[in-house]
Amino acid sequence: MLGYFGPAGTFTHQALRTVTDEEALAFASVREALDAVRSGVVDGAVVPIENSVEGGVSATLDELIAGSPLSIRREIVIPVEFGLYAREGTRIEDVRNVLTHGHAAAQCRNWLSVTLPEATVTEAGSTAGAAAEVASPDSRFDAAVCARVAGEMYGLTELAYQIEDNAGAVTRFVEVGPAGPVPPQTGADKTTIVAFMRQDHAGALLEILEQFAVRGVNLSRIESRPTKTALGSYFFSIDCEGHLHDRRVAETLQGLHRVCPQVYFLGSYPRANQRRPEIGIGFSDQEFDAAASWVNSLSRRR
Ligand SMILES: O=C(O)C(=O)C[C@]1(C(=O)O)C=C[C@@H](O)C=C1
Repeated sequence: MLGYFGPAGTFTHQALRTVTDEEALAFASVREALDAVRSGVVDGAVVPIENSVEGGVSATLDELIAGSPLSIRREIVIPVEFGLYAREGTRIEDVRNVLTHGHAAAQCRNWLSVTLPEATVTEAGSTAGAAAEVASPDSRFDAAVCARVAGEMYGLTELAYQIEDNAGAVTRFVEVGPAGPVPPQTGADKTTIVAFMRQDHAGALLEILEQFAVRGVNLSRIESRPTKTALGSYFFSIDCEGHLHDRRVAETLQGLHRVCPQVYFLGSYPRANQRRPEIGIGFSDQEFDAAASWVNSLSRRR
């Protein structure tokens, strides 16, 4: 069975529903969902990783490397639209206390400050959790910012819809399982890596980036996160185009292993948009093989 960042009605739940109708287990946080994968309570879990407006989901970036090895086996990208939902009878002009997930609040920041300048916005564990709380008759919160499905699921009234500041926003989710065999190449794959930076060393970030650049591997996301050990100590969470079984990606990993104190391979998996990378001249598997054979032939010379 799969787990997901819940409760029912989160965007994560919607993402999960695009890939399976089977019963799934809701967890109140990303950490609990990933812990359940690690302890074998569920076979895998869907969690949010990146939003086109707000960027990376820190809880996921950190938790992916915070225990026994995990592996991303699928990515799911869905559009995110938000509404304002309240108990029946509440008028929009009476809303003073709004509850929602931090990422949702950030995506509706301007709308909230213009439409409800007097309102206080409080962070909830999730958008659907906020809707469930607001649905309770004795809740001190007047309204939740959440998905329309969550508003409907918890019996709330829609006071406004499409309140996001950036139309067309999307969130990317990943299905994570225990580390295991890498799924086969599709030709349109992505690989997720975490690389720790060498400390107090000029050009440490450049050293990481050049491993990709000199092998023609395109990055689709790079984010720094503190290692939580000291000020100035960071790791980089990176998505790149290609699969572990592509020579250019495998050699990039070798290069990272040489220059970084710690590298995590978090999986190669099919890209949601099925886009194939452009492989520049000199970076195909055949060209890597031909180059390796040439070097080997030099050693065999008499
Ligand atoms: O709270 C939810 O509904 C979630 O699934 C989490 C989450 C996120 O972490 O970014 C997912 C999509 C939206 O961008 C807002 C919130």
